[in-house]
Amino acid sequence: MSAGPSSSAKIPATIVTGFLGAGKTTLLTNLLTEAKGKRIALIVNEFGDMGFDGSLVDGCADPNCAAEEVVELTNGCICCTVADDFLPTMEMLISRDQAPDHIVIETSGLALPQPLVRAFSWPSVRNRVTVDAVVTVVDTAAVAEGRVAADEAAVAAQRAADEALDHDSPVEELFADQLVCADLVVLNKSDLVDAETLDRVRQSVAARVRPAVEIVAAERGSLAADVLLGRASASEDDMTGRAGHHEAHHHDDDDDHDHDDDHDHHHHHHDHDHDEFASHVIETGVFAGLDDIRDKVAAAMAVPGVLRIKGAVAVAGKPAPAMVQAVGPRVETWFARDARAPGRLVVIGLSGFDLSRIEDILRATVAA
Ligand SMILES: Nc1nc2c(ncn2[C@@H]2O[C@H](COP(=O)(O)OP(=O)(O)OP(=O)(O)O)[C@@H](O)[C@H]2O)c(=O)[nH]1
Repeated sequence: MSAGPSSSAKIPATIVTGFLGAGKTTLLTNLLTEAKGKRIALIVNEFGDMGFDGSLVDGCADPNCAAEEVVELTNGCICCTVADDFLPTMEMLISRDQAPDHIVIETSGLALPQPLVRAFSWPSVRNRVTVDAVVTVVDTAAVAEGRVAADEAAVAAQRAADEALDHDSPVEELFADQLVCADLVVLNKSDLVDAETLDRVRQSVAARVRPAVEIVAAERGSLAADVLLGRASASEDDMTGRAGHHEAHHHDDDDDHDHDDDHDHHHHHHDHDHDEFASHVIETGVFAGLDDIRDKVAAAMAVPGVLRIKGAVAVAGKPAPAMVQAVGPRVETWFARDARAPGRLVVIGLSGFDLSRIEDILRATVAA
C-alpha cells in the first residue's frame, strides 16, 4: 500500500524487530553505513544495551554512519510505555527544526510490534510520521533447527529480567506475532545454512506471514538501504491481519480499547505476573548518596532469586532523583535530569524470593 499524496510529507519510520541474537544490531549497523546522506534518528530499546549501545553510539563517531542521534527508551517494554516514553520521544524528534529524514526503531523482539505500530495513530504523531515497514529479523539457522533464537536461554533471561514484559505466552507465540506483523522478513544468517535448508525455512516463514509480504535472505544483515527503507507500507493504516496472540489475549476483555486510552494502557491491561517470576514494588525513603544506593541495591541483588532492581529514589540534599538499574552484579545509578516521582524500586525475581529481607535492606534509609 502506498502512502497517499497527503502523507508524502510524513517522516517514514522503520520498526526492526527480532529476538536477541537474530542480527538486528548487525543489520542496523550495516544500514547506517549504507544510508549515508540520510539523516536517520535511531530509537533503541533499553535491552539494545546488550551489545547495541556501545557499538552503535561509537559507530556514530564514524563519518560513514548516518545516525544523527540515538535515543534510548528508558523501559524495555514499548507496549507498556507508549504514552510515557515512546510518544514523547517521537514528539521531540518531529518538533526539531531539522526533523530526521527517517526514523529507525529497534525493539527487543520481546516487546511486540503491534502496540507500537498502533501508537502511530496517536494524534500528535499520525500526521507527521508513518510506519515505513515492520522489518522482522529471523535467525535462519536457529529456525532451521526448530528454535526461535540461537540462544533461547538468553532470550528467556532477557525476558525474565524485565518486569514490564509479558511472561505468559510461550516464546513461539512472540515469534508468530513478530512474523504476522511484518512487512518485510529478513532471513538472516543465511550463510549458516545450505540452499535447501534456506528454502525450507523460507517456505515455513511464508506460511506464517500475511499475503504478499516480502522475504529476503541476508548474510550479516547486509541489504541495500533501499531494500530496507522507503517501503511506504503505512502499516498503521493496515492493521488487518496483523493482530498477534498477545493482543488477542489482552483484548478479550476490552473490546472497546483504542488509542484514546493508551495513556492508561499499562494500568489496566498488562498483568505481567507469572508463576515463575514475581515483581514487587518497594517504597523507599531517602538514601544518603549514590554509594549508599549502590551498596544497598547490591546487597539486595545478592538475595537468592533476585534478577533485577530498577526505579528512582530520593537522595539527601539532592533535588533530582537518582535512577537505579541493577542487573546481575552491575548496579548503575545516575541523577535524572527530569524530576520523576522518586521513592520506588521494583524488584524482579524468581517466585519465592525473600521479599522481607530485601525490604529490610532497601528501606534502611536516612529518613522515611
Ligand atoms: N554467521 C552469521 N553470524 C551473524 C550474522 N548476523 C549476525 N551474526 C552474528 O550473530 C550475533 C548476534 O548478532 P547481533 O547483531 O548482535 O544480533 P541481535 O542480538 O539481534 O542484536 P541486539 O539484540 O540488538 O543485541 C553476533 O555475534 C553477530 O556477529 C549472519 O548473517 N551470519
